[in-house]
Amino acid sequence: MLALEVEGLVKTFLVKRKPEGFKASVRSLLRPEWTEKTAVAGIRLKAEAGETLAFLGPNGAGKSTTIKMLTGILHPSSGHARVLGMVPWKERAALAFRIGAVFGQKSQLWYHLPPADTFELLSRMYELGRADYLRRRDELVERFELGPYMQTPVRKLSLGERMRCEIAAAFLHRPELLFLDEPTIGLDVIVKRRIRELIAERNREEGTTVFLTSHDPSDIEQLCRRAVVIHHGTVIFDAPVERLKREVLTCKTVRLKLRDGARLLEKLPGGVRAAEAGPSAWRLSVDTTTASIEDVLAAFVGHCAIEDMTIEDPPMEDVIRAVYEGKAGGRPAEEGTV
Ligand SMILES: Nc1ncnc2c1ncn2[C@@H]1O[C@H](COP(=O)(O)OP(=O)(O)OP(=O)(O)O)[C@@H](O)[C@H]1O
Repeated sequence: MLALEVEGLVKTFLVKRKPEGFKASVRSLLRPEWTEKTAVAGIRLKAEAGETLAFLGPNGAGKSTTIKMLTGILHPSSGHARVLGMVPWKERAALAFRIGAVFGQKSQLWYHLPPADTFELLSRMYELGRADYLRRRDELVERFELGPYMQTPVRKLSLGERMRCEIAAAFLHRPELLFLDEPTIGLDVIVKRRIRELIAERNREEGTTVFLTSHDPSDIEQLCRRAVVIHHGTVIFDAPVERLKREVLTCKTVRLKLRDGARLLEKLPGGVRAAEAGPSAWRLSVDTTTASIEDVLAAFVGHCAIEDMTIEDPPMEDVIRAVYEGKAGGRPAEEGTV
């Protein structure tokens, strides 16, 4: 069954042109000039129920605008979309009962209320039966470990605590499809991992379709099976995440802080390049197709004492640039998607 079916979706905005110079600015106050800005330029996409899909693109590529159209918040300028068989901008209220949305930059919880109260309100909005609601709430509180926070006003929760509550709240009415727009933004590594695990668990156990945008390659690697990359409002890559990993996410940055570190390593393992090499800190670029993180550690351990180490993925912008430059051979948009 298809959860999503999108064909030729376009969204243009009218934007006021800002002229230069004082006189021109005053004139534009009286007679503003408008230009058309294309945010989404004909997206074509299909997703099966139960898929975990990463929807990627550089800043301004049109991801959020697409999500807003698919959740019925925005009307498209042209094109078609069906979400769970419904046209989102025409059947927004009915669709709201069957989808969930989490926006990392915007809280869905009432800021001054404790999550327990928001959960209550949501249960009424989604018209959940009392016994069913209580069972579901308790299950989510247990799985998301929300017990200690349920009675604390949201404004007093840390970002990580709040995000766990946000995501649990989005699952309250058992949505068939969950849109997640940057759900791990600003969180530390441990909280990010926990959040990914919880979303993956709901996908596994309840078959929830996941549609995720993120600038964090680890979100995609650990949570999604399929990656769709858009650029300038159109799909330029659509393939399993495995392929993205094999062909694009092949470079890791390892930072090492050394305790004594007086001696410099003379020879690095093949596939490892020193981007920075100082007496107390090294930044290494590791090509994971030819070297492993263990190779890096083996080269340093016994040579100098390691005080701290971090491993980073390439920035999403680099991943997308590689896709754009044709390093990865995903299916082009015209050939279909699933
Ligand atoms: N209401 C609006 N009015 C005018 N232009 C808009 C509006 N909303 C979005 N845009 C423009 O449309 C383009 C796509 O924006 P969108 O927010 O969808 O990108 P995005 O891929 O989500 O970016 P980011 O990763 O930075 O969140 C951008 O150039 C943006 O400035």
